[in-house]
Amino acid sequence: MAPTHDANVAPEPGARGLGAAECGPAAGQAATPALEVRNLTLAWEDSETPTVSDVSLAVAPGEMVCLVGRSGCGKSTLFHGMAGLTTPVSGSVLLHGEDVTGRPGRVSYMLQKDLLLPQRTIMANVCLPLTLAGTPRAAAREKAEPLFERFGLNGTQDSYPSELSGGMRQRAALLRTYLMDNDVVLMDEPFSALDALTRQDMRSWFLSLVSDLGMSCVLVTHDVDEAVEMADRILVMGGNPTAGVPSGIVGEVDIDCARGQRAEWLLTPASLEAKREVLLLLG
Ligand SMILES: Nc1ncnc2c1ncn2[C@@H]1O[C@H](COP(=O)(O)OP(=O)(O)OP(=O)(O)O)[C@@H](O)[C@H]1O
Repeated sequence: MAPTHDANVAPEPGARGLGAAECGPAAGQAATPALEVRNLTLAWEDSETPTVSDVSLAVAPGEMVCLVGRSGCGKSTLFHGMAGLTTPVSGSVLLHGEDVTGRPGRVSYMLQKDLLLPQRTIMANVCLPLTLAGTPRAAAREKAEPLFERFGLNGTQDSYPSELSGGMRQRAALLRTYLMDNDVVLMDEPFSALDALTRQDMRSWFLSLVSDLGMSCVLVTHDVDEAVEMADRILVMGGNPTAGVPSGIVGEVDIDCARGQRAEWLLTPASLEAKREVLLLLG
């Protein structure tokens, strides 16, 4: 059986992190998690053993959780299950308390690749989920237009994806995700395809956006430094599904520093200690 860790108690909102502080209820009041996973076990059809076993976790409103784990341990598989793209062997997924297990389209899921359609303009791309869901085109554009500036995309409405930089395409993909009217977003290595400088800019921009909009996020990353820089809390996944050992959450590390003070904190021994804890959990 995979090692498991009980990460199913969302931290008290406001404990740390600008977004959590701004979006949470009064201190002491228990909040319904934005997203909750209860004892989720997932298996691919062609596999004899589950890839992910008995995972429980909770994300508080406005919280940024980073999920780290070795390649192949099942992070994307877990995201598939959380986004309702696969039906679990057992367990459930709750969005603001509502059971959304096996129901795609409720929890937004943004992949490493931006998946913008090359033959459509940026405006058409970001509006696509809305128009597919039946929103008239004009209404979708009206909803999207005011957000172009906040997403750093002003002037790109009529451009095509090939005319944009990698960072801009990722911002367009994020705007498309955000327009689905979901404040809970799963992001699978969203910055890994970008060059180092753009990646750094995107992290800062993304953190301020998340705080402004009160989004709750789970972000998969291979990069422990990225996790320490961005997360309110880091969950570490362990196991080896290819060797028949299902993965689970093996531990978590709290980042005890508000997002607004992160740049200075990263220069302190406390940040190195947080990184060391994550590396130890990764084994
Ligand atoms: N569509 C699929 N069908 C069958 N098996 C799959 C599928 N996707 C992933 N797997 C298997 O599930 C296991 C976990 O893969 P997964 O992609 O979830 O890991 P990961 O932690 O996200 O890896 P990485 O960090 O390299 O992206 C692997 O053994 C993989 O072969």
